[in-house]
Amino acid sequence: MSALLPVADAQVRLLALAMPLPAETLPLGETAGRYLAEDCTATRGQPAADLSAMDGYAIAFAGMPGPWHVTGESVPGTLPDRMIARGEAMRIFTGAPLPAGTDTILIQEEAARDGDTLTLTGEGPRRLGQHVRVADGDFAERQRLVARGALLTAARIGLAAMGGHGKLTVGRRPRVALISTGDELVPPGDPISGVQLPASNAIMLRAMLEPISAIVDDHGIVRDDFDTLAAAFDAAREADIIVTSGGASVGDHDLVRPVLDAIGGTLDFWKIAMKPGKPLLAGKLGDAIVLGLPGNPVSTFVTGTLFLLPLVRALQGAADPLPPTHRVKLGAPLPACGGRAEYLRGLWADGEVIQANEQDSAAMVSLASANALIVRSAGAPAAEAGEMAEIVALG
Ligand SMILES: Nc1nc2c(c(=O)[nH]1)N[C@H]1C(S)=C(S)[C@@H](COP(=O)(O)OP(=O)(O)OC[C@H]3O[C@@H](n4cnc5c(N)ncnc54)[C@H](O)[C@@H]3O)O[C@H]1N2
Ligand code: MOO
Repeated sequence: MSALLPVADAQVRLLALAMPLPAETLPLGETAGRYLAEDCTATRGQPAADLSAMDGYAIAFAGMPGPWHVTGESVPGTLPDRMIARGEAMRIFTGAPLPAGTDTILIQEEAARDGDTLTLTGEGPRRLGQHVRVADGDFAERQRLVARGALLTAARIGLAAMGGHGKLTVGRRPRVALISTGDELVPPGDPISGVQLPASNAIMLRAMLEPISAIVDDHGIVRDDFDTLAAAFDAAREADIIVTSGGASVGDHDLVRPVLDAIGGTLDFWKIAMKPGKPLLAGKLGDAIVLGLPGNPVSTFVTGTLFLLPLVRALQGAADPLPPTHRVKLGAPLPACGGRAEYLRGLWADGEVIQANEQDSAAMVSLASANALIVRSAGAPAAEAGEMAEIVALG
């Protein structure tokens, strides 16, 4: 048997196939979940001037404890047109610019006003600059706000808007073609008889891929027939990634590898030291990256999480395409790990993780209730409850 490739090596090799796709410039409102193709730099400073953080009166701290003569008012969006002299204060509202001659805000709850005369009633500001948001205090013009390769989260999109942007340049959405192989498969929900099986992998993969911006094209179920699978590959050639499920192993009906070879594709690697997911293969067909996922649904899910989703992110220009891992405490012991790294379905709550009772590669009930994969390195010794373990959180 040929040596199995360690997971991390296989991930490196797969991501090495992924040249980021061309970038596109989109209105800010369409960029959620995309990856920045170039640094986003502030075209303005924020705040643009010293602004009040409270409703009250702009004063010079040196004039404490007053009283003051109130002259004019400052509202958000307009620079006050007058200076404040000694002994004067200006009425001011949250977000409004401080007039020249002032440096501190006296909040209105701590002051009393009688006509134009303002007196201190409470403690008042304790320091110069209190309740003032200073110019450029959040960020300065030309400051980098979001780095190239970063995921555009809601907060980062808000920041880009604040930085003066109405559009951002992001990596294009990868087109992913899905091919399900297997004579036993029936489309989900269709009438089914005997030992036929609902084809659950493609619909599951779509649900994994669309939230990370992939454009999914499901090419349906392909019989375990050489020419039919070759034709399906051919029809999917325009995709950025062609994903097959099933037919990746060594059985007589496992045709993905021989078909890929026969139609001029190249194989980069096959068989990974992992459980589930051993028969995973990767290669190229023209410009498309081919990822052959094992047919067992849990194997499809786990290899999808560790290989397909990172590939989709990498094609979009993600700086960190791999799923993040966390270290958490084991709530129960784990047996020693064999020669393949294991990805155990885990139940993670209150800072502790335990493995699900059922770990068979075809068992979907335990996958559906798992919220983590517990990562066990090949050859790891048995672990006690209370030891730390690495997990991949599942969304
Ligand atoms: N002699 C060996 N047999 C197997 C090996 C091996 O090394 N030597 N590897 C096993 C491992 S590990 C896995 S994983 C499976 C995966 O094999 P394939 O990728 O060739 O998958 P299939 O044989 O086509 O299907 C496996 C299983 O999954 C069901 N399936 C297939 N497609 C779907 C789908 N779209 N939706 C739901 N379920 C699907 C299929 O009916 C089979 O039950 O091979 C082992 N065998
Ligand atoms: O390694 Mo296979 O993916 O167990 O079922």
